[in-house]
Amino acid sequence: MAAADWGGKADHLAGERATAQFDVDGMKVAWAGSRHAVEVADRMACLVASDPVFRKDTRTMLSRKELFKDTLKKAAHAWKRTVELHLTEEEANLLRLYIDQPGYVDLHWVMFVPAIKGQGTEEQQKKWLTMAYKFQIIGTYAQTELGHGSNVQGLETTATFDPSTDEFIMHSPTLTSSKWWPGGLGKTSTHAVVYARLITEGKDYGIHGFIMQLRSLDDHSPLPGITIGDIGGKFGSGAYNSMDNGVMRLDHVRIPRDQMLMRLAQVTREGKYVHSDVPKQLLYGTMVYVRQTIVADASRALSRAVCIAVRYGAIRKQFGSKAGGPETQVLNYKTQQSRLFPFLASAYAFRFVGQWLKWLYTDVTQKLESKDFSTLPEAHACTAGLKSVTTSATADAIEECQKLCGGHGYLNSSGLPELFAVNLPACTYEGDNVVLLLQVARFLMKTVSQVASGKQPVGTTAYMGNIQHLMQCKSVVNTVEDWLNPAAIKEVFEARALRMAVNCAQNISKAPSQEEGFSELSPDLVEAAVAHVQLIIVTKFIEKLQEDILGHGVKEQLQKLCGIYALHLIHKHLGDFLSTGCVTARQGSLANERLGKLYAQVRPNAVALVDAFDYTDHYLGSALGRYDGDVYSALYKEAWKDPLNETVVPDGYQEHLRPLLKQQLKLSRL
Ligand SMILES: CC/C=C\C/C=C\C/C=C\C/C=C\CC/C=C/C(=O)SCCNC(=O)CCNC(=O)[C@H](O)C(C)(C)COP(=O)(O)OP(=O)(O)OC[C@H]1O[C@@H](n2cnc3c(N)ncnc32)[C@H](O)[C@@H]1OP(=O)(O)O
Ligand SMILES: Cc1cc2nc3c(=O)[nH]c(=O)nc-3n(C[C@H](O)[C@H](O)[C@H](O)COP(=O)(O)OP(=O)(O)OC[C@H]3O[C@@H](n4cnc5c(N)ncnc54)[C@H](O)[C@@H]3O)c2cc1C
Repeated sequence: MAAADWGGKADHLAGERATAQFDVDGMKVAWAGSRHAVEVADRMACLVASDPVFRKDTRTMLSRKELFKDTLKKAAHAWKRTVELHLTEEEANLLRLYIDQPGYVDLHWVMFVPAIKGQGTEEQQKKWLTMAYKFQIIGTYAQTELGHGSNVQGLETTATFDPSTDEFIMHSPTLTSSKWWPGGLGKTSTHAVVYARLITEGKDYGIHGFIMQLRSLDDHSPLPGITIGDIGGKFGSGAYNSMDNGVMRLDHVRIPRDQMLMRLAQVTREGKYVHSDVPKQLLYGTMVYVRQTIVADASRALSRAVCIAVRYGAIRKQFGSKAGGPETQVLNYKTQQSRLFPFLASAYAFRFVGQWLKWLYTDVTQKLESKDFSTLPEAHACTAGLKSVTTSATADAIEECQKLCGGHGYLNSSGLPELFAVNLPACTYEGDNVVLLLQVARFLMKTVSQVASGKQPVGTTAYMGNIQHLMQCKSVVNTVEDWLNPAAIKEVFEARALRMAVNCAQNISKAPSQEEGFSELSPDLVEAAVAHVQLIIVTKFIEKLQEDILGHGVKEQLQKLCGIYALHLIHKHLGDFLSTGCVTARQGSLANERLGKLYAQVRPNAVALVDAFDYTDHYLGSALGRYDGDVYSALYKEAWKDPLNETVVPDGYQEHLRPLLKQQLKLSRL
């Protein structure tokens, strides 16, 4: 289907496609998760690509105001199509995804609705979700403030209960308590879940969620006591500037008591605070949910960048043989392959771990519903860690893909600058990546101490139970071929992760206090957390290969990609593997040798492996990544769309350029 909006013109990449050694359709199913997923994604991608309202080829040339209005238009049109076509929730989500323009609807569906679902009582859900599902109200998630983002317990907005009127008084006591960043808050949202310190009977009970109406449903003006606006332009052209991230100050705004989200805790009519018998961490449940979705977003963003760089690399030629033969496709340079193919492998690795994380999240949610909270810490650690590792790797990789495409990669028409600018903040939002890795480290330190006291760890830390073996084992790898063995790969990743965690735990125990030790060791703890998360990704990729995978050659290609993913990490983090004694220098160089062979095996399949992502040209939005590889015509055509080319002689010539040139000419004649 990726050729759907291509129109069957000459395929400059046909030769590349002919060398593929596997069934691309089968790979599409492996990537998407099922035949059904391929089919529905195709339908929605085509729907978007064929609708002129969803055009985005001139997006980076729009002013902020034009871009924002365009986002409102697209969102309204998407909703109209959703209703007209009776789209299911799955279809509507995909429609939004392929429109590919951040906007208020993301916050409404991804945060506002889940926050009410997770933290509201049944009665509250019935009331608010009924309106939210029909878009009678538009909601956002207003947690972060000017002064605090990571430290949620440090938020300053207050919600003081007034028993005389049965209301909460919502207030921003300081400049730093201004809400700052919530998407859609600036200009669009009519409602928000606002996080504030609950104060009743003179006592501060900490952060809780409250539903607030912000704007009139008649004329959209802010309600009395609410000052609200956009926080200003953000990194890059187009990109995240379509989103109206907002600032909001509250001046003693009153809301009814029943607008406190009361599933986790309640305030009675008399003002008494009552906490339910659920862990208070469930307050952070919306973040766990969203972090899980962000892993899937990361794999998608990375795969888009890789698709662009691989297709372009197959078209772009530089330098010929000394004998005057044809020029070389840049993708054939070993340096390009060693920079690019690990990203190709990572895209698949992140995709599969994202599918597993979705399963884990669903499983934990079901357990929570039956009051089993035992798996919550692991769900938090997995979502935080995977969100962190996948988004950091993705942002770095998109930037590198720009360089892999040379000068043309720096053009907006390559699609890469916007892709980078939109995905870079994923390293920060939903939890700064370092802050989240420290949460993972905290979980690991607890697990190490439990193992030391004889408790058997489960789930993603089960390997730590094998401590006797993993602390002293030596890798059995002796030849290049030995690095094809998944068990050998898994063992070195387990040993590295465990030894790094145990080293940290031992060093912390030497510090005057646990807290001081944790702080002093935090750079090492972050590295130990990364090692643990990389082990999870490698393990889930290996487990994926044990499933039934249909299609000629599909499993073989995935085995190669799994090998590349794992071995490039060994190469990149060789210092960790050597210093913990998990591999020897010789084994490290054997891994690198194996990696080189895998790159050569993947090369004839590279274009087909990115075709399997099944992206339309519309979604990819790149002159360099076009399905037909007709790169140069596309670049040439795109250039003429720039507003600077609307006139032959530029605006400003008469005022600034002509007088300068004339003056210089006059001077030269003197
Ligand atoms: C079209 C758009 C283009 C592309 C993208 C498309 C779609 C993208 C989809 C979504 C994204 C869309 C838009 C982005 C919108 C962004 C929104 C936001 O950013 S909202 C704000 C998010 N804010 C954060 O994430 C803040 C980070 N900080 C925290 O989470 C916590 O404060 C922190 C965990 C760091 C510290 O908590 P705190 O209570 O102060 O400390 P402590 O460390 O003592 O923890 C106590 C206790 O609780 C456990 N815990 C912490 N968090 C959780 C959790 N979430 N779940 C379960 N448990 C948790 C912690 O481990 C500790 O436990 P123990 O005491 O050790 O047992
Ligand atoms: C595009 C975008 C959209 C957003 N959308 C929303 C939204 O819809 N709703 C919402 O509520 N919020 C939103 N946010 C806010 C976002 O959640 C916060 O920016 C994020 O949680 C990070 O917090 P911070 O900005 O306070 O960073 P800070 O915590 O101030 O981080 C600054 C630096 O300090 C470091 N640091 C902080 N604490 C520690 C520590 N304990 N140990 C070591 N290092 C530390 C960090 O690593 C970072 O390098 C959005 C942000 C962005 C960029």
